[in-house]
Amino acid sequence: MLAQPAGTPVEAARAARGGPVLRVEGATLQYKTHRHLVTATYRVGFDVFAADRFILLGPSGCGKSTLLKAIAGFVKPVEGSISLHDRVVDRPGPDRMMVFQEFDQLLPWKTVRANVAFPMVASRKYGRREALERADHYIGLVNLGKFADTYPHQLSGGMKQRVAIARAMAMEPDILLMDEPFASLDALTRRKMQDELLSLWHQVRCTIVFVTHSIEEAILLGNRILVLSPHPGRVRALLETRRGADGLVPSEDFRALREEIQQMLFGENIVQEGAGI
Ligand SMILES: Nc1ncnc2c1ncn2[C@@H]1O[C@H](COP(=O)(O)OP(=O)(O)OP(=O)(O)O)[C@@H](O)[C@H]1O
Repeated sequence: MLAQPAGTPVEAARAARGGPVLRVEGATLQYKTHRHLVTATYRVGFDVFAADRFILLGPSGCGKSTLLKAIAGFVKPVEGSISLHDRVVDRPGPDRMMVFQEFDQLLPWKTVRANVAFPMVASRKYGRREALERADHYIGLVNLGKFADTYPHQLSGGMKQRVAIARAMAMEPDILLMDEPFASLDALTRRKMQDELLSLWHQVRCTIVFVTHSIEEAILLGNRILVLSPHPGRVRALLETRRGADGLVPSEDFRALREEIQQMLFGENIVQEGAGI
């Protein structure tokens, strides 16, 4: 079997090692405008464990970004709850760092080193000297050592995303929230960044929640994939990827899992339109 539903022995073993880092329980998330009430997700629940690369996957508008914003503490559930290490999330905090899709998330007037050090100093998690040392370490991990003294406008899109990732990881947050960080990159750079993220994760073993609407990206990066239904997002399935000794999903398994998820998300359309996969 390629994908394992929640509640498997793997899950049980993980739970036995300790409780979840993040628990989302029956979370309904809404936006109220003066004219409309938009339900982004409906009673969504899942657990994220230490060192998970947990993927939120679903079609556009199913509430993936809203879920991430709620975990970050920017949106409060109208029903259900979100807790980090058993503490209810009710505001943003340095224990949750976010990386966005946009290239303009860096401070343009600061160098790469100063950008990476900034949250460590601003949050008072580290003194200035230690923050700069840590910044250099993480800049090295994302292979930008030679660019520590340059400014964001001197970097390519992929390099800016690497800086944003280094900045978030350097804070050693309980959880790293990534909202389609590679979606604005060209296909080749995106593929390279996915490999780099995996290799970074093997060095750092941080806990990641990663939003994408790309099935391939989800399988490539995630060890667990939460598939959400179209708007409003509900949990359709929680799948686990099985990896070989090289850390990759074998190509046969990859294809089969991709089909399984495609059926889950678009099965009815495929039958109606007679379209191939
Ligand atoms: N600030 C907002 N005010 C009102 N409605 C919003 C707001 N932000 C998002 N929505 C709505 O909430 C729903 C979920 O949006 P969200 O951005 O979370 O989806 P998504 O799955 O991340 O989509 P995409 O993949 O296109 O980014 C959509 O119907 C969207 O229009």
